[in-house]
Amino acid sequence: MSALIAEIKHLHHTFGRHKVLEDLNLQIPAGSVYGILGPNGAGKTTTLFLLLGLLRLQAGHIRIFGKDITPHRVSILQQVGSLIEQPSLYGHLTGIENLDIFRLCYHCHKGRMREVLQQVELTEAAHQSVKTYSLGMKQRLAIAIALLPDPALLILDEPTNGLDPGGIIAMRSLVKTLNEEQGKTIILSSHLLGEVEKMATQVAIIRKGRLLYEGVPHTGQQSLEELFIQLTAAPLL
Ligand SMILES: Nc1ncnc2c1ncn2[C@@H]1O[C@H](COP(=O)(O)OP(=O)(O)OP(=O)(O)O)[C@@H](O)[C@H]1O
Repeated sequence: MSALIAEIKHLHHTFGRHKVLEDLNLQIPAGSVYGILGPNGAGKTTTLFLLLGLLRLQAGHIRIFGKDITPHRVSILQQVGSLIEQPSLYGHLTGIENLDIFRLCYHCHKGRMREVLQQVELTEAAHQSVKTYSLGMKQRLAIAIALLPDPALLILDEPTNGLDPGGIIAMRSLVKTLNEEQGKTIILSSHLLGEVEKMATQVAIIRKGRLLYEGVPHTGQQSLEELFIQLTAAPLL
């Protein structure tokens, strides 16, 4: 079995009386593109928030880079980049000016901005005001910011959400390049089964906070869409 970059064990989470995660177990191999799939309200974003320490752990264990997240949150999260919900960017500033603000926070050298702009293919638009960017360009700039400290792990919540077909293709190609050429492990959630099938090396299908499937996206006999429909339509035991 390949080494795990992150591991979730017996995770439970409730909002008030609403049970959102119930004994969720996930094993995320190092070097994978790991897609978390599930119907609306399945608990995907809650899982990503818990991985990022944005919600307090109520029950269960999360290990990232082999360390328990609770006592090691700060040192772990320094090596984790994320794109959660809409990117928060300064619209009146250019792409490179946005990067410069975060570069100072992350204590990166100036040359790093050129490297990340190249990685997300925004070099040509670097001096353009961000308010003129398409949503796809804004998402890619937000990923460039997340890449500044050269994280080993990237967590992306619905990175293709709201993108047009060109934006989706650019995001898919970016995820693949970051994984295959830069060696990043990427955990992403999505509703676009066809996209996840093309990008992911491993998937987890969850429903009502429970794991229904974890493994490769194609089983040989079934497409991911067929597997997803079969699992999510069946009554929960
Ligand atoms: N802060 C919160 N307070 C109360 N309930 C919440 C909160 N955040 C999420 N929930 C509820 O928890 C459940 C799981 O939400 P979550 O956002 O994790 O699901 P999801 O799988 O990401 O869904 P979607 O695909 O619709 O984004 C939903 O029923 C949601 O309404």
